[in-house]
Amino acid sequence: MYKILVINPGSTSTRLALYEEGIELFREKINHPKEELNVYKSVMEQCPLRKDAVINMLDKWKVPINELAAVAGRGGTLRPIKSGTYIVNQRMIEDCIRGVGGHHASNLGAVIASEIAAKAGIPAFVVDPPVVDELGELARITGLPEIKRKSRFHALNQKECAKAAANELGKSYQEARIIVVHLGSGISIGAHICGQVVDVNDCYDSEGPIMPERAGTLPAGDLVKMCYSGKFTLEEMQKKLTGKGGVYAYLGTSDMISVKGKVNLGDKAAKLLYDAMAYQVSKFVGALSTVLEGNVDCIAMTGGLAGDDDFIKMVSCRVDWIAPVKVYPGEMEMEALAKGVLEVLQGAVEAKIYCDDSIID
Ligand SMILES: Nc1ncnc2c1ncn2[C@@H]1O[C@H](COP(=O)(O)OP(=O)(O)O)[C@@H](O)[C@H]1O
Ligand SMILES: CCCC(=O)OP(=O)(O)O
Repeated sequence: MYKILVINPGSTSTRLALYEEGIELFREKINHPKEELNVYKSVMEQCPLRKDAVINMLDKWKVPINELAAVAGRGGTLRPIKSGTYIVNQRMIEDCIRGVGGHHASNLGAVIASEIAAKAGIPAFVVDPPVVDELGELARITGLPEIKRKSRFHALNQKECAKAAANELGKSYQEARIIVVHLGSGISIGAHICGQVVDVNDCYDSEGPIMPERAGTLPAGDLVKMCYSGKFTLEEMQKKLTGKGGVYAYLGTSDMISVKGKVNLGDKAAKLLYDAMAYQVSKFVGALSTVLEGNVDCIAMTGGLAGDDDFIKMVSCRVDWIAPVKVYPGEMEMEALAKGVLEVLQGAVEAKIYCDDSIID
């Protein structure tokens, strides 16, 4: 009986779960308010805080680490790689710590998983990290040869959600054509064609619609002028794009539940932003419908904000002429992580190695 501990550090929370042979025994979400995290200069400095939270939770669940068969971590913003389950190795840890693909909270997933696994003498894995790269050749091109588009998105949840949607449609993921919209702290919108995410906005480095804590795509000329205005450092500009951009920059919060509360109380600024976000999400879905040449089986909406029926209605009204809309509020990341690792432990799938051969140039 394989017991798998799943660790999923997000921008504002650490989600934990324990699975035995695919059955979820425990699940808990530890929230980290912005004030608690803002005292750390970098994401990696949050490691002891989040690791202690994991150890305390195992104590609360009364699960000794020697009962575990493996630890699964969500992570991280590594170098671009193919989809799959990867064993956490030293190179991966170093890339997470250095933040080669950005300093996202998911980098802590691989690091904490490996520290706990090392203590128990068991392996640690990551599954479909946010740098899964299946972009088509055309999707990589920008108008400047020095800049190539990147694939950084909610790969784990997007794929699990697309599989669930395909299943409902009576198709396999490998034969389905689906647009997945992940509505979280970051918003990613991906075109899934026959099991490959051939185009998606790089939601980490602020490509896409306005997001709860990221700016999304900006007019490039004005952005360049702002960078050279002398008013901001590189770090300040980066924070403006990712972390303190989007809804946070306007309203001082990235919590869409509280934004919705303001909208309901008649706050005009909150309403404008809320409507603009729905408008822009719809626009990106429309753009991806052309990538699928109009042949779209369904549009699947997921993530925390997919729990807001009014928001979903606003987007659906604009996009349901493209294909039927299916809604999967929250995330399926915990079960996807456990499933990916169980397949490896049972010998059904071989774990991939993070190395030069698996990294996509
Ligand atoms: N039921 C809900 N209704 C509206 N917004 C929600 C709901 N649940 C979560 N959110 C919002 O979704 C965002 C977080 O997305 P989520 O996918 O839960 O986490 P993260 O991307 O941080 O891992 C926050 O802005 C949160 O306020
Ligand atoms: C790095 C891409 C994945 C992402 O943005 O996740 P969150 O929305 O959880 O921050």
